[in-house]
Amino acid sequence: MNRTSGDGQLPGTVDREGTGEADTNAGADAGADADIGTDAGSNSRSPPAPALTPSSLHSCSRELADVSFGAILDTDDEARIQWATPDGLEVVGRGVAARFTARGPDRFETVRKQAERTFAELDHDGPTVARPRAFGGLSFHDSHDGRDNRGRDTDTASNTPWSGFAAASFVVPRVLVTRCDETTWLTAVARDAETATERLHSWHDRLADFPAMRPSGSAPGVAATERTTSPAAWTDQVERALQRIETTALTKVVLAQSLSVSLEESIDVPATLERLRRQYPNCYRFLVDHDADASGTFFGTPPERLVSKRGDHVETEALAGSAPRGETPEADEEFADRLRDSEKVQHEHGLVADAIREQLTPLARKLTIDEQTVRRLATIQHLQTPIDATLDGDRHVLELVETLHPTPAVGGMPPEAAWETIRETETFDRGWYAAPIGWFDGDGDGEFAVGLRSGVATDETVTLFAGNGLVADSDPAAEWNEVQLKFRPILDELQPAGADGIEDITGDVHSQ
Ligand SMILES: C=C(O[C@@H]1C=C(C(=O)O)C=C[C@H]1O)C(=O)O
Repeated sequence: MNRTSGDGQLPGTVDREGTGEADTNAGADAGADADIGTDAGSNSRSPPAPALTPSSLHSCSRELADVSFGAILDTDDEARIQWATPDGLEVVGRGVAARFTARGPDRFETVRKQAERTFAELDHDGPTVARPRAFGGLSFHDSHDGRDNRGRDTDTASNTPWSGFAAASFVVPRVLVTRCDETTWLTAVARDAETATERLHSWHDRLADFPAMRPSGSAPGVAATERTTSPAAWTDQVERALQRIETTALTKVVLAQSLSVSLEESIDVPATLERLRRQYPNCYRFLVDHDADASGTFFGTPPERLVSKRGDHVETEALAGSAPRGETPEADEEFADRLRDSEKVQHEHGLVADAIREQLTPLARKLTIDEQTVRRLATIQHLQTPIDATLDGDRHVLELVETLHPTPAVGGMPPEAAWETIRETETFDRGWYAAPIGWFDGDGDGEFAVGLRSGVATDETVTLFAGNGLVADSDPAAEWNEVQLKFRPILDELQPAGADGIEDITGDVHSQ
């Protein structure tokens, strides 16, 4: 939907092995986890990048005794990523063997082309599950360039936590540890086979001293919270959006808020994610901290799959319509019934499912829309419709990501009008919130979640993001309360059990 603005049509940057020589084939290997490349793509006035010639990427794997992923993320090596799916794949990565960055509306295609060149020369010695993958994400808006969504420079904008986040940024880590089906693999990636083998052995020796388990710690405690959007401002924003719904072609728009949390102690993001795993075992978990320029670590536990692609098989879903969990099974079922029976929620949900069907139909030779269900998470429940497709030909997962992002579950309908409403209404920078986050490989397969139930962490702050879909008849107070439910997954993990929660629009405090 977001094709209108943004000055950047520029190709981005490929940097292999972290030499810092963007847009060139990197020279000699700079040693394990040396400095990470610069992001030339972030300068809108830089000339187009020169044509790239392919360079090789070598990787090798060996099986590993189980090791704490948190401990691997804890070392002071450069660049770290974590990715875990509800169906059991878990990966952590350190260092940068190759980096792909881009900006502007063409960033999906630019990254894909950079990656195709690099992966074309990939030589992997190991099982498929442990193959090198590129991990990262993209900004929600096409125009993201280190400015906030109102076009102000980040220097003058009020505290965007997204400074230094590129509009698209992916890395193939130098070292990957992959757990799947109770087997753990170590993979090393380098520009030549000899370096990859050396790296594999040295990390294998290093990891032998790592613990198999690491304490998941305790909540850092919340000292203070600050909102981007007061209840009064929210009511005003919702009413203006409803007016657009009444008087223009807009039928749905998702408005969001951010909540900046000052902590009592430093946050340990991997430990926080580990605690979140216990509460939200059927959600994704991710952590992206791969750019030295970025002002924080983006992490979260999204429930929503944007798309997964393996060969010609594609899975996605419509996830929209939210209600709290009940205190008793009966109350819980009552909330679920209200979701199922509400004409407004069904309309809101139906817009999402219809849009996904329309977007995928031209790319698919078969499309199956499964039966609608209620997806129950620890603190919230949603209407969910699983959607499967068989592709009509060979496509890269980034093509599907570009087609689907943003679904009306996080943007709205029609896409252009929703995007404009979001830009003109929200007073904070969405950055990578509600945008695609995930991985792809050399075959163009991959999986992306929607970057929800997420936040950006620095040492003693976390900025959280949450939104809700508005349609005709939406009530500002009810929408406010649903947004607050979506802050809860991470907020609950930041404060000790029993601490006071956050106020709803009526001034009531929900205990966490
Ligand atoms: C926008 C968010 O969630 C999305 C919006 C939903 C809704 O409007 O009911 C439900 C699930 C998500 O697709 C969020 O978590 O911030």
